[in-house]
Amino acid sequence: MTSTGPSSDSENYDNTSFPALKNDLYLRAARGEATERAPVWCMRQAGRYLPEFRAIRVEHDFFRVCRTPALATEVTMQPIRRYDGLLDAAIIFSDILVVPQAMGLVVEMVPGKGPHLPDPLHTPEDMQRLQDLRKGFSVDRELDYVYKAITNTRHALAGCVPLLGFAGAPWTLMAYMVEGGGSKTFALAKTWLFKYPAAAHELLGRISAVVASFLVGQVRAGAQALQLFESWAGELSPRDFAEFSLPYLARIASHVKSHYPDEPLTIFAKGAHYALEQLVQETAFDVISLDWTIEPAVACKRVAAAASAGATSRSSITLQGNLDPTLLFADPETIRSRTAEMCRGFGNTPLIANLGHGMMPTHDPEHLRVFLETIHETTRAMRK
Ligand SMILES: Cc1c2[nH]c(c1CCC(=O)O)Cc1[nH]c(c(CCC(=O)O)c1C)Cc1[nH]c(c(CCC(=O)O)c1C)Cc1[nH]c(c(C)c1CCC(=O)O)C2
Repeated sequence: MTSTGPSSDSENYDNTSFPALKNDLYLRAARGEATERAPVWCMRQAGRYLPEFRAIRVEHDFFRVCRTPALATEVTMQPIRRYDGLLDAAIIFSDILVVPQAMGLVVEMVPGKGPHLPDPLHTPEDMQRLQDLRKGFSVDRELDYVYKAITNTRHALAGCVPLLGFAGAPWTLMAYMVEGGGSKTFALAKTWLFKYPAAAHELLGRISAVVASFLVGQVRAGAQALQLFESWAGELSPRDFAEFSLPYLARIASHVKSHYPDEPLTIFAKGAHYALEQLVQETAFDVISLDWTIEPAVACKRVAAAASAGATSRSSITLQGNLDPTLLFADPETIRSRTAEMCRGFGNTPLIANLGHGMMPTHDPEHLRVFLETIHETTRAMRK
């Protein structure tokens, strides 16, 4: 039998040549270019609300799926296939917690409860347990399985939409590494910030170096744009965001841009719309992803003012978001009207339509379809 190149069921790790991209709406919008309609994708678009995802999870442990390129590719492709032509980007199936794992911590995914780290960092001395880049720790070796999943998925997508890579941002990862899982108050992680600030900065710096190198590796493997998730930004006061999050976000973005100046970068700092101006003026992100706690029109105004007033005046900023995901529990009529209202709120600002946070396990896949169709129709009509 002769091999005729990549097919959906054969794995292909050649990152030197990929199929030509047929839908570049996402990439153009991320660069601030005018598009005939807004591109759309959703955080957690591959996940438990899809029966085809749950079927895979019955057979395979969560991190097994992440570590097996053929399975990660299959799960990444599921929403692309189901919503044929409605989604404008795929996001590689993985998790932000693969970084703490690579750094040496055990992370389990407990069904119904979420991530659990049985032996988190209790005191600054525990940092000695972490893998150290200065002592031979290789990000590329430890996370090569993610790169393989990305390369393989790029081939499987056959250019139908771009593939996004991602990572967790330092403060969010530190919070999991210290809390040992999710938290209501973040008392343990914040104790580090306020009781051991020097150690906290050391930890944030070490995580940043790993994340920066991991993101560069994802681009090398074939990721066409990247998103950084600072999911717990809203737990910090503006003052503490400026000290413990923003500098690391800025450092990571400039590191990636120093390797790949044209790679579109998105920051999702959930709950931190107080920091919109700083994100525009003090970091190199191209796209700012918003949660639903800010009105689109207000965000557009503030971002435009910050972009033209900044020391490093930039030509444009693209916004991403921001429908409250729980609106997908409403009836289709309400989803349609509130989604259209959201689109109108963004006006002429370059937009990548999305939810303000991820899909939830109890969402109805058909309600997501209503959201996607409404984005297509409304933004196309707005731009005529
Ligand atoms: C904080 C965070 C995590 N992971 C992630 C974040 C940042 C985004 C956010 O703020 O939600 C990011 C993430 N996690 C997952 C993806 C895959 C790509 C996609 O968006 O489709 C992405 C981008 C898969 C996943 N990651 C997880 C699931 C569900 C777990 C399962 O299948 O059993 C999926 C599909 C598990 C996970 N992983 C994490 C949590 C808190 C949970 C449990 C939450 C839950 O149960 O819904 C950590």
